[in-house]
Amino acid sequence: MDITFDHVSYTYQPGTPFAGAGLRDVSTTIRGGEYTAIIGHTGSGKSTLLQHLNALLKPTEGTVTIGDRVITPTTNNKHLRPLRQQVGMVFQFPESQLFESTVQRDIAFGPENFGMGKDEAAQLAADTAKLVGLPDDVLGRSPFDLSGGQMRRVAIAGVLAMQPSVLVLDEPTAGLDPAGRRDLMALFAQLHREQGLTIVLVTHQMDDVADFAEHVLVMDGGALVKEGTPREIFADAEWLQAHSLALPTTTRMAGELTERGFHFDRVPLTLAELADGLAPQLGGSLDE
Ligand SMILES: Nc1ncnc2c1ncn2[C@@H]1O[C@H](COP(=O)(O)OP(=O)(O)OP(=O)(O)O)[C@@H](O)[C@H]1O
Repeated sequence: MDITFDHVSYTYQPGTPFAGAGLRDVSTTIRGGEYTAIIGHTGSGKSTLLQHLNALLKPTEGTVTIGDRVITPTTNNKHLRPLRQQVGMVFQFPESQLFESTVQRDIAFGPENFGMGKDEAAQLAADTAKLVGLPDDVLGRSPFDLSGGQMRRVAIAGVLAMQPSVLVLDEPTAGLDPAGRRDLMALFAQLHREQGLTIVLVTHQMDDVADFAEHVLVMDGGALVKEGTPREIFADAEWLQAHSLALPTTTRMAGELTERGFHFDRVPLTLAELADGLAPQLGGSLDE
C-alpha cells in the first residue's frame, strides 16, 4: 500500500495568533514494502508528517492518498477506523500508554476493540508477544513489572497485533541502552524482511538510516528538502551540515581516512563496506 502526499501543507492553530506551519507543500510517495527513514533537526516537521500517514491530522491544503483512501482538508472523521488498523503508529515512549492489568490483555486490547473474539485475541496476543521476542511467562504479568525494554516490546506488540501493513516508528529506540537499541532495530528489520511490512522510521540515528533504510526523506522547516537512497543522501557532507544533520559513523571515518591518503570508490555507509574499501589498500583482506 503506497501513501502519496500531493502538495500537502499543514498549519497548526490556523487563524489564531499561534498559527504555525507544520508542513509546507510536501509531495512524495512512501512506497508499500519499502523501509523509509525520515530525518531532520528538531521542529522540522517529522512528527507532523507522520500524523498524516493515518489521518490523525488532515492536510490544511493538498491531499494524502493512503492506499485507496484520499484524505483532503474536508474529509470527515467517519470511516477512518480501517486506516488506523492498516497503519500502525508507535509513538515516542509508547510504554507510557500501557494500561491493562496483564501483558496479554494489553496486547489483545486493540484486536478486541475491533471486534475479535476474546479467545482469538488472546491467541493472537501470545503469538505477537513471541514475534517481538517476549518470553512466554510475561503474558500473565503486569506490564508495569517489566524492564523498560520489555515494556516497549509490549507496546509494539499491541500495535502489531492489529496486523497493520505499515508500521510507523517515531524514535522507537529513544532512552534504551545500546544493546536494547540494537535488538529493537534488528526486530524491525526482521519484520520488514520476513513479513513484508512497510516501515516508516523517524530517527536522529544516522547509523540506523545507513544500516536499514532503503529510502530517506529529509525535512527542514516543514518542507521536504531532499529524498533519495541513503547513499545519495550521505554523499554530500557539506549539505547535511548546512541542514544540521550528521553523517553515519562509518562515512565520517571514511572522510577522515581520505584526508590521510586513503581512497574509496564509493562512500562506505556500513562497517562491512568500509572494511571492503580498506582491505585492498592495506594489502589484504580484513577477514584474514
Ligand atoms: N501542537 C502544536 N501547535 C503549534 N505548533 C506546533 C504543534 N506541534 C508542532 N508544532 C510546530 O510545527 C513545526 C513542526 O513540528 P514537528 O513536531 O512536526 O517537528 P519534528 O521534526 O517532529 O520535531 P522533533 O524532532 O522535536 O520531534 C514546529 O515548528 C513546531 O513548533
